[in-house]
Amino acid sequence: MQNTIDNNAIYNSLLKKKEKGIKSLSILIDPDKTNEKKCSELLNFCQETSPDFFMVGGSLITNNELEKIVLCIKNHPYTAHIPVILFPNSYLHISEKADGILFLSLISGRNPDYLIGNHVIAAPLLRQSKLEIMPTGYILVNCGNQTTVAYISNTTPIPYEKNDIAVCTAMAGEMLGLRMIYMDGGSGAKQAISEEMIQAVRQATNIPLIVGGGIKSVNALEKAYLAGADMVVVGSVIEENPQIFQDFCLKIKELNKK
Ligand SMILES: CC(C)=CCC/C(C)=C/CC/C(C)=C/CC/C(C)=C/COP(=O)(O)OP(=O)(O)O
Ligand SMILES: O=P(O)(O)OC[C@@H](O)CO
Ligand SMILES: [Mg+2]
Repeated sequence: MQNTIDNNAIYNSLLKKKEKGIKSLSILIDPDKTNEKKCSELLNFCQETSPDFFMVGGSLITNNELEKIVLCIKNHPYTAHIPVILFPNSYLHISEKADGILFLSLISGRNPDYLIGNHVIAAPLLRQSKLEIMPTGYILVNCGNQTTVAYISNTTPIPYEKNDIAVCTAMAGEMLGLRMIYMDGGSGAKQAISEEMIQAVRQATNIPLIVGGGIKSVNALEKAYLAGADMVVVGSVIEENPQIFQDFCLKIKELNKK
């Protein structure tokens, strides 16, 4: 069957949550930073409490493990029910075993390959897949260090304090018909995106807002939600300290109860 982009289950669930002010947590697993054994050890933490989504991807994937990691999540008894969303660096990183894909257009940059080029190549493959396609305006923000994603995409992230550039970029993304905005400091960012910038983008747009990069503590996670993020993505800190996984999951449950 051809993908008609009518499969909007994940996106519709995000819209419903947004209406009710319910926040989501997404754990990013980079296939370059793990293996099946490490991944399933991490997933064992999900017995008691789990994130809302898993994202799988990396700026530079140097192995062939992407699909194995997706299957590891899908075949694990504690996580089989959790949607897996691909976070692709290019048209090369597509797996039909996932549930959805962030169809990212890197709108903070001016590199045509990341604005439309990869998309043209991926479109026919995605049309034949059952993946939910989630058109997303991807905005990189300079959070103090050059990140792999900025280097690989050969784009200049928005300066940390230039909230108005972030606002206008997000507004343009929404007007172009993109369905979500993802503001990313980049994996391993020195600091998280400022609350002021998140608030400003939140106020200027109506579509779900994803925030990630440099969220290393429960406190930083809470700040991003309170500033207006609908979904927060956490990656590196969990690679370094898998124990913290549960603290993040518990924090979001607590915030959603309020
Ligand atoms: C639509 C399709 C098929 C592809 C989109 C292609 C685009 C626009 C990609 C955006 C640029 C890019 C390279 C995104 C990758 C972002 C990502 C998965 C980051 C995860 O973190 P890493 O940058 O790998 O962190 P480490 O440096 O810690 O490994
Ligand atoms: O690895 P961290 O810094 O948590 O960032 C997650 C994600 O937003 C990176 O693209
Ligand atoms: Mg990586």
